[in-house]
Amino acid sequence: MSHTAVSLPEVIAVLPAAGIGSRMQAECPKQYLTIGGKTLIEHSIRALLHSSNVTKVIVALSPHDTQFRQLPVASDPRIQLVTGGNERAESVMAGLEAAGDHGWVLVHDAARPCLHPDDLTNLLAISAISKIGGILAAPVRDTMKRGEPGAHAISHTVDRQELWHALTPQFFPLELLKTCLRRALNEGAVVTDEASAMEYCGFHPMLIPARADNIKVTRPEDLALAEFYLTRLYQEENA
Ligand SMILES: Nc1ccn([C@@H]2O[C@H](COP(=O)(O)OP(=O)(O)OP(=O)(O)O)[C@@H](O)[C@H]2O)c(=O)n1
Ligand SMILES: C[C@](O)(CO)[C@H](O)COP(=O)(O)O
Repeated sequence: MSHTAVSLPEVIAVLPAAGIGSRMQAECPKQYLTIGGKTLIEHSIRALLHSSNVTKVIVALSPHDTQFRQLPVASDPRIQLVTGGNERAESVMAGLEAAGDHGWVLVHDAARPCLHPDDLTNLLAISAISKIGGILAAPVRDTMKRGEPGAHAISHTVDRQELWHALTPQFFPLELLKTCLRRALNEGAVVTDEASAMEYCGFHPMLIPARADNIKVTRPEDLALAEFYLTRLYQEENA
């Protein structure tokens, strides 16, 4: 998407960071693992605040979190803290409830440190053309198989033509997202990302094609990959 002539809005961001990272099997919640001397959460916050359009980041922390307040970024006046919930969607809801009166909100996982500034710019630009919002997403590359329930065998090949990986940030009008997420949570819908809540309420958010290197650090092997991508990103910025 070309955004040369589009003026980007001032926005706030919510950063869900209250998870325990069970799949990472680390000694601490994965957002506090370090790459290049900085925690993943610091890299993720930096990626957002790198854009002058992002004026505030509301960080949802576990009630048991002892680490965030010890980080240098905790004293940045653009950071606001809230207590997250048992599920990611509840943590996001806590952030949205604390957000006050704003037009649009970005929601970005603390565990996605490799967000490229061009992708963020492309996403922010949709506020000029959409009233619903959208998400960064990467087209599925591999041949996709549906397994037989309960068996390690293929049921059939799934058409990958219109299949996408949902990434973050996801970007929506604040009040609309709040309404949809609240309804989805109240009605027990499965909401693994913000777009699911919007879909639950009948909306069709935009898919903004984005870089596949915006990975979510989820399993142990992802950390080395994130280190590689982050190093490349910082080299690009300093070139
Ligand atoms: N109750 C929760 C659960 C998750 N998250 C956040 O949501 C993001 C994406 O979730 P995921 O990768 O699933 O993180 P975890 O829940 O920590 O990981 P796992 O599922 O392996 O335990 C992470 O930044 C995580 O901290 C959150 O704010 N509140
Ligand atoms: C929001 C998300 O990062 C989109 O890919 C993801 O859905 C959250 O984590 P999970 O791995 O689905 O639990």
